[in-house]
Amino acid sequence: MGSIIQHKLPIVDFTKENLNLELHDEVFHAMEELFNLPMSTKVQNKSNKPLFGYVGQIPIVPLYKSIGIDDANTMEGMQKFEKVMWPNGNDGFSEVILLFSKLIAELEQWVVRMVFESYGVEKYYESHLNSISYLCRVMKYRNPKKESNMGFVTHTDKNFMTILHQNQVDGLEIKAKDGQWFGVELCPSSFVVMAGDAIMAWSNGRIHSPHHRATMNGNKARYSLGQFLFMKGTVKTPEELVDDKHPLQYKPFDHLEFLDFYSQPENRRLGSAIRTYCGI
Ligand SMILES: O=C(O)CCC(=O)C(=O)O
Ligand SMILES: [Fe+2]
Repeated sequence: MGSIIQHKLPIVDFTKENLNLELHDEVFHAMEELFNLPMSTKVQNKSNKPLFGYVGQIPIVPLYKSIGIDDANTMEGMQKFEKVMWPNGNDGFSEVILLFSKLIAELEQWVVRMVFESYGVEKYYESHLNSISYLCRVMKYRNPKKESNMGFVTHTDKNFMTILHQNQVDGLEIKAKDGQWFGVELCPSSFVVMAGDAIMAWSNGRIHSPHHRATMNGNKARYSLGQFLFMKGTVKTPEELVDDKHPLQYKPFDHLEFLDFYSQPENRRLGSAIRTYCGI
């Protein structure tokens, strides 16, 4: 009888005292070997559609409600959102989200930089940084009343990288590379770093973008906050990550055009939208 591996997310400690070279190895191991670790000014896209317009198109699940804020890491982004939602202002909300979003952007940048350095492609980091854009999503899951406990259907993230935070109610489940599902248990100071389809393509398939979902199992509402990192422009696998052993798996693609592709109803149920869109 085969043994069942009980999966757990690796935890990487990002407190200041721990920011050293060894952390690179831990981050790299977690991103490549495992899947992820716990640890938006409108984008100038051709259709001029805000990012939340893309990732806000989530299959209707009765337990779930969310709102997306483009560029929540900037004062302008937050002010714009505040004006639409609360014409008389809501400084408290904007201050908290701005603070969260800025901090998370910093954490996301650390992780991405470590990944670039571990692959020896840090020369591309600066241009990567210049084409980043963020969407912050505030989510609420109510507890089910005699209905399915599915909070968020199984999916992979279509962006480059996601960072998630939650209240004290767990519910996120991730499918490991071996196909087993496992629940994520988060302590209050932890965040989940989730690889998206765009980093999977960028890394030539080395970093896996895992399927995940959210289920509601208790009787308390779950609140989560997600920050989604997108690229303005083309995502291209560095030539250093392509060789005889690792032939190119994905053609360069425009990230926002990929999101447009995915937003078409006929493409939403594809096994792997990124493979269909630009896989070789
Ligand atoms: O609420 C969560 O923990 C997960 C949400 C999620 O997967 C998403 O927004 O893409
Ligand atoms: Fe997700």
